[in-house]
Amino acid sequence: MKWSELSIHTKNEAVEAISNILHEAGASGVVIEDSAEFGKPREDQYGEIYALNEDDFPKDGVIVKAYLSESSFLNETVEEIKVAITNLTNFNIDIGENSVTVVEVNEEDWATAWKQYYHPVKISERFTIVPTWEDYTPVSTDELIIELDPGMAFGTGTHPTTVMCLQGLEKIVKADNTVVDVGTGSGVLSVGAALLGAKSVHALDLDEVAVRSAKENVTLNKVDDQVTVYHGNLLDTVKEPADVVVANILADIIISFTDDAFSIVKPGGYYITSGIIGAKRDEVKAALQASGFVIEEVLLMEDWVAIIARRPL
Ligand SMILES: C[S@@+](CC[C@H](N)C(=O)[O-])C[C@H]1O[C@@H](n2cnc3c(N)ncnc32)[C@H](O)[C@@H]1O
Repeated sequence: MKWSELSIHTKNEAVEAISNILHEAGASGVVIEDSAEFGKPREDQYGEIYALNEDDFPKDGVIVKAYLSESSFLNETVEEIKVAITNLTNFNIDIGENSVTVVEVNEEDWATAWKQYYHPVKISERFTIVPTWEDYTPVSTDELIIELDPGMAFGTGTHPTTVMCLQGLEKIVKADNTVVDVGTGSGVLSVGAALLGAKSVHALDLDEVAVRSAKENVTLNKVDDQVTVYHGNLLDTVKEPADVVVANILADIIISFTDDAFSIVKPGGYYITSGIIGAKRDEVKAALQASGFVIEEVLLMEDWVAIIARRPL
């Protein structure tokens, strides 16, 4: 899978706010290169590797780098990030020259450097996402913990589109349900559905890296008996009717297969779609309705939309 490295040249005082913006935009990690850091003595008791070459540091200010999966919502996300950073000036934050560049990188180039920035996060009434390398003690007996190592697949669980899907699943999935997760990425939604009691979950993705990552996360969460992960294009390989179908993919892709989704969802069952930017909401709603779905609820988070639709009985 290809990744895009987003580099923002800014000032020290804007680093925290920009890092937040990048995390909220779904970046798997943020790396900070501060000109003031060059030449400082380093503590390396944990075996960290530091760049020693002056060329690896900006000449002035700070460069904040983030890594975004190219199969996610790259163009929309980069535009949103640029707007959010420019808006920081409304709060009198000096964002410096604010140049933003995007380059394609390979998986190996950034490996797991981002892991130190990814911590347990409660994302709904019941779900908490816990990175595998963190210790976490549940705060209530009702809490459902999704342990996750997304590796290179999309789905740290914290992107607004993922959060809304998990909230939708939490409302809908009943014990003994059959669920299909189209574009499973790290497998986060399938693991969530299984923890809610779904009897059988079909997790599929077009990307082999995602299939591998989802399999690992399914095993990590001990839901192998419920979840089957496989390589597949949209609903082409799914033949069994499902109580719930969930698809967190781009709006245009969702629009392209609403008829297939309708034929897979059982009468009275649900279709949760996400990955929809605000401007595409009505187009997706219209496509769902044209296929026969009834819109039950529209969820909003930042500029993202998720739609919960139902196939009438
Ligand atoms: C935005 S990610 C969602 C990941 C995860 N379900 C989540 O909610 O965090 C979209 C996923 O859809 C996959 N995908 C894109 N086109 C697809 C297709 N035609 N068939 C199956 N999966 C696809 C991508 O590889 C990616 O893993």
